[in-house]
Amino acid sequence: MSPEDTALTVPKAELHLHIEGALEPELAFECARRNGITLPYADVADLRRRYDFSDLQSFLGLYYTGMDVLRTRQDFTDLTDSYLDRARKQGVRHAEIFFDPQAHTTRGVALETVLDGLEASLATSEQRFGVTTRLIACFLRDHGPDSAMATFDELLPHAHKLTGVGLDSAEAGFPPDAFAPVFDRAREAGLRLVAHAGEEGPPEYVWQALDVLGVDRVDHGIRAVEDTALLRRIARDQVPLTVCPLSNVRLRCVDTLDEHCLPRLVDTGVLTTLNSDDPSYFGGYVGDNFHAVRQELGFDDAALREFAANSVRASFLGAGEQDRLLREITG
Ligand code: HPA
Ligand SMILES: [Zn+2]
Repeated sequence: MSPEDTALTVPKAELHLHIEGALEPELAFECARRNGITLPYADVADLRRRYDFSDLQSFLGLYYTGMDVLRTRQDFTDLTDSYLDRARKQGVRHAEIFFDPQAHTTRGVALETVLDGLEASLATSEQRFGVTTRLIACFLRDHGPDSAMATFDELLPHAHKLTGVGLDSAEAGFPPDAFAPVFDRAREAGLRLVAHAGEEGPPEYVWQALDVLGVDRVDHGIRAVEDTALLRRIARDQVPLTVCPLSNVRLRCVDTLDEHCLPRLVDTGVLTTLNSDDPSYFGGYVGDNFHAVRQELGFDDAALREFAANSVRASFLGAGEQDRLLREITG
């Protein structure tokens, strides 16, 4: 990819990014060293070699082990700085960043440490990187609805630092509807709502995210193509999908990128965005995802600009900020 490549240069928003999934092996080893932790990997190359996943669960094992090195405020600040620097180099101008509070509080890291560390980076992100940001706290669905509710109680005093809540981690066997009470409380607190659904889980989970949780966006949502009525509904209501093509290949939700349902989503009129998910683990940041769909699926530069425009339209930015970015995209 040349530095002038539209895949990298087109201004874009990233709407599906787990900050813990932006932990590069080099920083993981650096955090381990300064926190006196021994990682169960010989070195950076050894860790990278393990990035060979058979499904979502096999990835989540490494993802939760890796993030165990994040202990201090500084670790979270460095992690966020590292993401913003790389994202900016791939054209990201606005990022709505997921974090997993329970993945840290359950191993003894205080919520305040996580939030203070993230905030220290985000507070000056616009000046340093030219990237505006929002934060979305995700509940781990495999920890169940009671744990999500207790986490929401902990988050509530910090609600002004958040734009929304989401739902992630192991999907199959953990349907969204169990989380309706905590999503209702988040809505009452003025927060926006998103949920992973239809990554590995069935179309029924996407229906539940829409009809029971009342989400503003669906994260992944690719299995909606298995249900024509669902696809029509998503297109009709212009519910944005935050699609993560390289992630879908790495977690074997699709065999190869050229078999990805992205063209079908676009042809059906779905408001589709492109995102990196866990860029350190899945072989690329968001510009790499733009590049890959052009290479493997034949989307041209005009289509890439439309994905970028969709990312702005699907963001939680206000109308004025959206218009400013949209004008930059259309030139
Ligand atoms: O791709 C994902 N799916 C579900 N949960 C996650 N948490 C980090 N990445 C993912
Ligand atoms: Zn995700």
